[in-house]
Amino acid sequence: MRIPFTKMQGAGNDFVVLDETRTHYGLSPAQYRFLADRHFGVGADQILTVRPATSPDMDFSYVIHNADGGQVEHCGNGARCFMAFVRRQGLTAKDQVTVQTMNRVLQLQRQPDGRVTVDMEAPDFALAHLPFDATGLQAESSGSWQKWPLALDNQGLNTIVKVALVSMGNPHAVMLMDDVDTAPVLTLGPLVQQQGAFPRGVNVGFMQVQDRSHIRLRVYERGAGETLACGTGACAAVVAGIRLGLLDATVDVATHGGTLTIAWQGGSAPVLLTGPATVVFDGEIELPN
Ligand SMILES: N[C@@H](CCC[C@H](N)C(=O)O)C(=O)O
Repeated sequence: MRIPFTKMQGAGNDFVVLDETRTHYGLSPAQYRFLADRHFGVGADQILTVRPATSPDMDFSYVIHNADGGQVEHCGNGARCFMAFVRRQGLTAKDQVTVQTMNRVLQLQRQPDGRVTVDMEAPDFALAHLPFDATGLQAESSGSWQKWPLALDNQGLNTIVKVALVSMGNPHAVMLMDDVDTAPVLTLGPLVQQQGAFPRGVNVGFMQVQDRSHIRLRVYERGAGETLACGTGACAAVVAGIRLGLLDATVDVATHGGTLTIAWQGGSAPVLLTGPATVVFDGEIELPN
């Protein structure tokens, strides 16, 4: 099967975007993995699929697959690219679009400067929703929140890390670092991700607080490894920093791929994510069966 696609990126988090509003390709996990493969396919951290709305109050449905072929709940940088894609393809002329994800309803707003703001809904702190199994673990209170000590078996060495937990519709564990440049993202990231307390895995954020409105962030993503930026990861890190008493309500997040702006007024207020969304190229590719 030969399919058209668009390659996009948002702050360096890159995507293959598929239009299934008219044709449903019915791709298998192996075919999603092929599209994401940087040597044999197109190359991407995630595959985003635009599908028709499933109810009259939505404009579209939004389906996300990680590079490993697994379907996931949410992708913040992807949501901005989704907005830029549906306008560019002529699927809508609206500046504000409502999309249904696996577990959330997102409002996407195009800004006059071309950036996109995503209303990500409120963060969810229920451990069962992450999900996180706290059996046998004792939380430490810090600010208005808790940090969870996790024991990691690191090549026979028992390492303890402290993580703040938040769901943005997908699961995040956030650690504080003095310097993200030297943070052990590639060693600790997979260890935290595979920790038994996270039965469905987790995205692992490494946050350096510069001042009350600026952080630096690296994220080891579930199903994709370290990416140049993670939108939901940026939201989770800022929410964690605010709850820990370290950050103000609007924060610029510097990632290896660019800057994202996150705003959250606390409580049940939605988290707003603003950043770029860029088309790289269009193409067609023959998929293996
Ligand atoms: N890059 C994304 C997050 C994609 C999903 C994530 N890897 C997961 O498995 O939850 C973003 O910008 O939010």
